[in-house]
Amino acid sequence: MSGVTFELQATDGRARRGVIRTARGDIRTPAFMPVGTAATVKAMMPESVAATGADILLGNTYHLMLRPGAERVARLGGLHRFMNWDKPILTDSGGFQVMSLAELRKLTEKGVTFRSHVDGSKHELTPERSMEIQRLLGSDIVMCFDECPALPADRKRIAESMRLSMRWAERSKEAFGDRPGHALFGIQQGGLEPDLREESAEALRQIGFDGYAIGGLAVGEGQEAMFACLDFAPEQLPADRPRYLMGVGKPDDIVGAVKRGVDMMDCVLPSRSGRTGQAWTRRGQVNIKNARHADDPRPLDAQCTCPACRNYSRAYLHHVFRAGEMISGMLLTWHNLHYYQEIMAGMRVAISQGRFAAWEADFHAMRAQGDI
Ligand SMILES: Nc1nc2c(CCNCC3CCCCC3)c3[nH]c(NCCc4ccccc4)nc3cc2c(=O)[nH]1
Ligand SMILES: [Zn+2]
Repeated sequence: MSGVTFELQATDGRARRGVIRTARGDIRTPAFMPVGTAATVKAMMPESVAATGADILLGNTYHLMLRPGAERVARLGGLHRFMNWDKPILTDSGGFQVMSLAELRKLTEKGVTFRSHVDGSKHELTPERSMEIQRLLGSDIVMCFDECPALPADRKRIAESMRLSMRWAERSKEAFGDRPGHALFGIQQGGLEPDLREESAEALRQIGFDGYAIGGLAVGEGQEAMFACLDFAPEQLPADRPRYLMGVGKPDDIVGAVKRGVDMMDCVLPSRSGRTGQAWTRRGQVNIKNARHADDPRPLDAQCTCPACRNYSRAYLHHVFRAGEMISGMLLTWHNLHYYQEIMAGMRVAISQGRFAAWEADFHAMRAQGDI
């Protein structure tokens, strides 16, 4: 840990509670990290994101290199200053976004060339350039430049892709250099194959990182296959470092991942679905645009303490969504992010009290009640 430390505080079964200490502040784990794609968590002021309980948010190498440009963000004082967020920021390395967003991609041993989905301009991402961009942004936790194979893929393709990512991890570490107070995380690949994931974990351990991500999941394999992989992958990674599961997920995915030893997660779901009227609550999902809410004076969730639930009725939320008012996305995003942080806080306390199993049972029982 180059000035960034991870303190394991409690375990309950395979679930862990801890804290990652960085120069810009502590991250309580298990942690959920809201996504701030283009230097903003969409529909949220930074103060509101902090009010939900988030200790860290995600920035995005791919989007910010295209617009406004990494060098420009650096000239303006870095991403924290630029977006008025002074807590930790983790940035993904851009590889995953290039493969899912850019056009005309060309993948070689050196890296990836592609055309911007913004204006069609040509760009190249390599391990070296990704490290430079994340340094220019001022990221506190930097991700290795990796390749995440699209599924379904045969074992040979998954093995070749994983080995490329391990060579890129070596180059990423070399290019990252020594940045006190900043961390570099490696990313495990290997699809759903225990032996390939073990090979990847061993390669990353040899190189040595401040934290280890579980990549290559939440790419269409489904919850059952993901959990089956999480039944072995976290323990393949060093126990004394944070384990970050990338791109996950729905509330029950998150609980199942923490149960299996994951410490950190990120997902666009709570913010993206909030903007479409999809609310995640302790009793399950509510689509506020459904006509049945038009006259409902009750709050979205009477037990929730977020501004949307404290100050507004379902009828109001239904109205502003149907009318396309900006406040609609703001309120539901705030609720969803607040609810996600409430789940994380609940699990942190439960793990410390040795009652994770009871907390998990309660979590699932509440969702089965229906009629929300
Ligand atoms: N390097 C890297 N990143 C991955 C990501 C991006 C994580 N979020 C970054 C974040 C940065 C800022 C902009 C947004 C993204 C993944 N996301 C998912 N599933 C998402 C599945 C999903 C879930 C809900 C909605 C859409 C897609 N699997 C992932 C695997 C990898 C991986 O192996 N390597
Ligand atoms: Zn709420």
